[in-house]
Amino acid sequence: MTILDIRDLTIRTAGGRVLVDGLSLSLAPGQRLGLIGESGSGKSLTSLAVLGLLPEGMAASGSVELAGTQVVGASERRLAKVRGRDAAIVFQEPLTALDPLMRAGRQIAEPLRRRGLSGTELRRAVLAALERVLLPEPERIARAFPHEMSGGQRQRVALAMALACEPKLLIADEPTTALDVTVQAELLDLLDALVREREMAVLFVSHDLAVVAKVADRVLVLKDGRAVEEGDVRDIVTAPREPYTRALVASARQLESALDRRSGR
Ligand SMILES: Nc1ncnc2c1ncn2[C@@H]1O[C@H](COP(=O)(O)OP(=O)(O)OP(=O)(O)O)[C@@H](O)[C@H]1O
Repeated sequence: MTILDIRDLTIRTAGGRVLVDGLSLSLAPGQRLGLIGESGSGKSLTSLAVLGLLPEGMAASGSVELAGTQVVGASERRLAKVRGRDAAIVFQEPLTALDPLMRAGRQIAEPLRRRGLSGTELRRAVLAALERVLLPEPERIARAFPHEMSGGQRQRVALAMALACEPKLLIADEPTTALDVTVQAELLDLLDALVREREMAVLFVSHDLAVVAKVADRVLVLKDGRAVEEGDVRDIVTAPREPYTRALVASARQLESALDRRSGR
């Protein structure tokens, strides 16, 4: 069974410039795929295309099948059914997903309400969602506005929102890049535990191989909108075949050894 099956996905601007070129990938329940590549390689556009969220004027062709629904060319009505239930997304900047003028609790309640929860049941489900992402004082956080929380807390709230409807696929687009290193490590551990518990499939987008290696089992390397290499995360890290992947691995190693040297001082 596959949750996500992308065949020959091509994304073009209105002017005809090809930004993602003939990409294919698939994900089964519980599988975690890291999508890696430098800035501008097409990672974010690919993840947005999975939910039919491409920016105005951009067109996708090929096939994106999400839990049996063809996303390419689907109507907004159809896409609304798929979003949240079949796949949910967490962005690099939690404020992209959070409404600055709405308390956290109400934002988490929104997708749950659409699923038919109300009253006490809804309130309980909101607090449970906040507890699940290990936020201390869930009642206080539920009443807080986004600006009253730290970056790490905001990202946990965004994660709680994404997981509220128990999606089959979680798309995480650089979810920890904006956080400091300690908070980043905590969030990656949390993500790991939550998706493991639910056998959720994960598409993890990052430019950082070290981060991807913590979360993903497989890696697909994108360069200029094309897949240049795909494989088991260990194989890619220990024996990259393509020159571009070798360069990514080498720069990750350089960073690691530089940090080791610093901590050894
Ligand atoms: N709204 C847009 N209009 C025009 N071009 C865009 C738009 N969004 C992205 N692009 C272009 O599409 C290409 C791929 O962008 P994308 O955001 O998918 O890259 P990325 O690999 O996710 O990079 P980053 O890590 O910087 O987010 C880039 O050349 C980018 O300039």
